[in-house]
Amino acid sequence: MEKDMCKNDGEAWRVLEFYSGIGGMADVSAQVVEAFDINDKANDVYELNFGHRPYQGNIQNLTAAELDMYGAHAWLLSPPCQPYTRQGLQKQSSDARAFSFLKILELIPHTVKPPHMLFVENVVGFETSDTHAKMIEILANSDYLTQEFILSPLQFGVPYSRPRYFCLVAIIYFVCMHVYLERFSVKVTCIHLPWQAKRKPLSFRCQLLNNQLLRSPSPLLGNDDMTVITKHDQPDDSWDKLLESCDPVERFLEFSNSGDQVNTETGFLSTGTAAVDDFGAAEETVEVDRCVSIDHFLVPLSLIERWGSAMDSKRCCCFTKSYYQYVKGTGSLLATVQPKNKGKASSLKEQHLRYFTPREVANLHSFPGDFQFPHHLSLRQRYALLGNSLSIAVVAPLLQYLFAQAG
Ligand SMILES: C[S@@+](CC[C@H](N)C(=O)[O-])C[C@H]1O[C@@H](n2cnc3c(N)ncnc32)[C@H](O)[C@@H]1O
Repeated sequence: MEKDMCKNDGEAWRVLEFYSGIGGMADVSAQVVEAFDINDKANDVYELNFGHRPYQGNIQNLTAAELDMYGAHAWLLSPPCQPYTRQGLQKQSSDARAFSFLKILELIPHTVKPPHMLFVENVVGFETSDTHAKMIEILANSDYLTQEFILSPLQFGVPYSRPRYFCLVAIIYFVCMHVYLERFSVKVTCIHLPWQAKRKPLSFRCQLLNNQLLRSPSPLLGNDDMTVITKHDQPDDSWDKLLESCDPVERFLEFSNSGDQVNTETGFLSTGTAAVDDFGAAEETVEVDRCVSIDHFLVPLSLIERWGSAMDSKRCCCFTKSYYQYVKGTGSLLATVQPKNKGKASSLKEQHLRYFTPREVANLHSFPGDFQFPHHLSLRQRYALLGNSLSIAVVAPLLQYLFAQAG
């Protein structure tokens, strides 16, 4: 599991990856000492790519003593987002899917070796939830500082609209207790700090941003100038303008031959935002590893006839975990041929709309080229796992910024 490592007094940062999914956060410059996920399909993907099968169980059942055993410096957490999505019931902390996250945070004061750093990812909307309020309260009571961000891959040159909430957390003082414990083989049974332990201050590089929510990546790019940060701290609706400075979408496609020409001006169609409706019953018969032709990803004409009115031209793409399973509101389609007629229904047919392939969605998530799915996973399962995952283009600089605090 060991990757190119950040150094902490000559050692790699030891991290625990909670809600590990397909490992969007595993590709960090640190040593992932354990990953946790309840989903066996996600764990199959993780194992294939990282050579280690995550602990498969409910995070809610972990204890402080078990977490102490890992001696981790950082906890990475991307808990379920359904309690906070606009489409969901917005039950927030009273949604059962939020319980494990709050439970794990509540364990922190009961650990002997609390993490020096935490990293939390969720959907936009989490920042106004009562789960967020509880998280901030728990962290403040345990002497942690936070810096919060809402960032999209569009701000990192990727033509992909996926704004997400991120919270970087650093403990104000950490205690180099592991040295003490290991040297004297002390059994970890009490939560009090031994007075011999050395206290070391931690702080973010740009302390003016402490306890703030930013929409600018400037601090991650080494720019601590508050006037620049404030200038680029833009509201969400101006993010579309960033597309002009993004890489062209062709860079992310695996099928882009001459018969499959992409119209970059109006190349994407959002599948709309209305209520979803099932359409994809035929898919499970397709063997994914035989999907070597683009034809497997073409949108059937019957669907265009039925749902064409719900499709809008978009200049950047997005995907949800229901992509390919439902037609409306689940993600973008690619127009592979320039339309000749202006009439909407006929031009949609002429455009030879197709789905982005799982590899292409992974590319837009900035997953490495050697990332793979096990053969037995269906297309739907691949899209669902990708839809739950993260943009590495956004997460990697955030983690680098976090790890740089205590180096
Ligand atoms: C938003 S996804 C995180 C995806 C991951 N970061 C990635 O890159 O793929 C949430 C993940 O948490 C897992 N999960 C949800 N509740 C859990 C629980 N109580 N215990 C363990 N895993 C859980 C789900 O199976 C899912 O893979």
